[in-house]
Amino acid sequence: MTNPDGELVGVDASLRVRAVLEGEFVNDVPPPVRTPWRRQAVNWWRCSPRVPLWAKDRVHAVQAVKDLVVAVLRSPFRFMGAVVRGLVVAVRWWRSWVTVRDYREAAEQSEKLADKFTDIRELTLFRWKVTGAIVLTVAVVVAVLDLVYGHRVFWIAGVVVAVALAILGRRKDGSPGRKAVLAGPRTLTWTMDPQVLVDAFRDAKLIGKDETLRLVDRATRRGEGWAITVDLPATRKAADVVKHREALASALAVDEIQLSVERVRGNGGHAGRVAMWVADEDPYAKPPIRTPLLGVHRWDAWRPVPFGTDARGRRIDLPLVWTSVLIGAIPRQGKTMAERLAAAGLILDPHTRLYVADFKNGKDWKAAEQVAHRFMSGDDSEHVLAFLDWLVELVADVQGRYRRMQDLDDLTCPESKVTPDMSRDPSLDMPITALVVDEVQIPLEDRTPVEVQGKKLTAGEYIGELLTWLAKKAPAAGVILVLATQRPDSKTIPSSLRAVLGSRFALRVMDWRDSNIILGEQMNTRGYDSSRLLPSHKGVGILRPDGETQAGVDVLALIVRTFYMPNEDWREICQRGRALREAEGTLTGHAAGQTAQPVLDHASVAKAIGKGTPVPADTERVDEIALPEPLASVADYLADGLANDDGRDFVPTAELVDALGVEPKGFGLDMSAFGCRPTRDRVPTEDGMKQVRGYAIADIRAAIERVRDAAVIEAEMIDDDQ
Ligand SMILES: Nc1ncnc2c1ncn2[C@@H]1O[C@H](COP(=O)(O)OP(=O)(O)OP(=O)(O)O)[C@@H](O)[C@H]1O
Repeated sequence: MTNPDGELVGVDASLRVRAVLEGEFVNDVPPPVRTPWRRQAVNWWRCSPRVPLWAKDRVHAVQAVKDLVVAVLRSPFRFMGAVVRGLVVAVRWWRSWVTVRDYREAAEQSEKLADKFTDIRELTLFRWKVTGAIVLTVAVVVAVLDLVYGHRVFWIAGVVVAVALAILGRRKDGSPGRKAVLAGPRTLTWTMDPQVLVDAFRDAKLIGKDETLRLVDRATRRGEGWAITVDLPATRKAADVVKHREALASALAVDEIQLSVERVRGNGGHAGRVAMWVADEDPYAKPPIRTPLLGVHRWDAWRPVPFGTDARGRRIDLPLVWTSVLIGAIPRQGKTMAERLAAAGLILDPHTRLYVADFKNGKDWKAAEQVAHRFMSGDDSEHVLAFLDWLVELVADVQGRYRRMQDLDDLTCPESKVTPDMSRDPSLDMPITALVVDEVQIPLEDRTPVEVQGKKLTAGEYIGELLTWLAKKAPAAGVILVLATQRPDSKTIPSSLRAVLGSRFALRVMDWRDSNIILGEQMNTRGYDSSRLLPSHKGVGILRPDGETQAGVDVLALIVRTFYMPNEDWREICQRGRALREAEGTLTGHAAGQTAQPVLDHASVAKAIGKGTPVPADTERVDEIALPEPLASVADYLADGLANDDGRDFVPTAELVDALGVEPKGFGLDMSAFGCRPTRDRVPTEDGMKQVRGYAIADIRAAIERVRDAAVIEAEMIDDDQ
């Protein structure tokens, strides 16, 4: 209901709205909302550079209180120090006054000391007298006051003199006093005195003589060390400080392993803002930490896997899905441990399929046999060729996945990438699949000849090409490569393969070149060189992650100490992985006891990676190579004996000469030319056992192999020349 003015009546006044007259302009934009003054004040308080940091947040407030307590506790000692310094300064001043040093020096300089000697002596005498008179007067006055007012006069006089001396002897820029030749330890003095930090930056040539730093965040206790954030002078770059970390560590008198320097990026940072953290002691000298995976029942392969801790003790997780990992180091530095950590997270996800190839042929990977879809341990040619088949199988699998993704709707598969739901859907058959290879240099260096599209190449070369293709194409389809190598040189790991391996972890290597091969070009010039890590720091390496870690999304690389996972923990994790797979019904392949080998479509795989059908140089193919005489006739005659180890290991020369119808002397010379020298052995005859001359079957077999290998290599060289 409205009154004649158009206002609502009988309604709460707060809800009353004035009626809108016809043709009246109505502004739809709501009136600006006024921020309450209280919030304004809080915002101002938080953002104002005038309000000290300790009044803004708890961490800094706690640190300020700690600093205050320390300052109060140290104050008596500092006061005493200042008094002693003041006394020294006062005595020095008095000595120079009483000996008229300035006058004497001026006379000396103008070579008129002899003329002025009498004046100087008189003045000295006079000043001694003045000194004596003052001392006497002061003594008399104090004695009289003492008689009148009691002993407190002594105390008051003492305190006044001490305060005066302390003021005189206080530390300040340009304060008088000698500088110690051997100054005390520099370590941590910078936390109390920012000037020491500025000097360290100057000494390390990170800032100029006339430049200074600006404190962003005062020194605060973080973990087991001190953290501080500073701004460099304009035009100086934080990246240079990261690069010259070692010089700064020297200037701060700490081992460089104790000093962590990061550029602060993003909103709160800029190109000249540096966050430093200095550990109290070597952060890697402590006992290693066991992997947190032991405490979990299962893991999700899509979550980054707990990998290790950085110097500050922050846990660093390694993202694995959609990337590939290369781990490199010289022997016994913790490569296998690091690789097993990455694999452990995947093992604890029952929807993950694992291919484990252990070319180290040790027991480190044995436990993975119970969960792996494919597993092998060995370093012979047969293992390398079987590995080649795995790669062909994986390439075909990846191709199949991409083909099937084309038919999926956008809801299930929004991009040409496997999603968590897709990877867990058994009907799609696209589980996260990890190919874990230890000592990958062994298959990559293998020289077993294979033929691909009519072209002969070594198994190692073909494996390199297949791995490169997989590293490029497979991660998005959910197939991950985790490769570890003991020989990170450019010949072993082709640069085309390295270029597509997203995450790198370099434990200690011999020199910066090897470090760059693992971490990437120029990484040593950016301050990341794993050859500088200490041999005693097992499991410590430089991680260059592909994706975000706890250290931040923009961190290029960081030093990480991997978690410790001895064999017993590893076995425990593999057993859990098996139990999980059994429960989910995802146990397949080798682990499930299925021995069926994959049906390989070599032709289409070779076509996909730009090659033809690979044909392993098996016995049949090698047999096709024509042997020279008389080796060919010997091989024909001994055909069965050579192929099968049927118990005969010696053939008499007389038997061969008879059977082949050759001249004995010439036959002996020809066989020697192939490296087959006659020996003596006992053979059964009609007259019993008799010692005769002849050839060991093993020697003949070796000679045939040598000739065939030489023929294959020659063919390769001709191919290469073409
Ligand atoms: N994070 C770690 N903390 C403490 N010790 C570790 C760590 N990682 C590895 N180690 C120790 O380092 C040694 C070598 O480890 P590992 O076998 O993993 O090295 P590797 O580089 O694979 O050796 P190889 O080249 O012989 O295969 C082992 O004795 C292991 O206990």
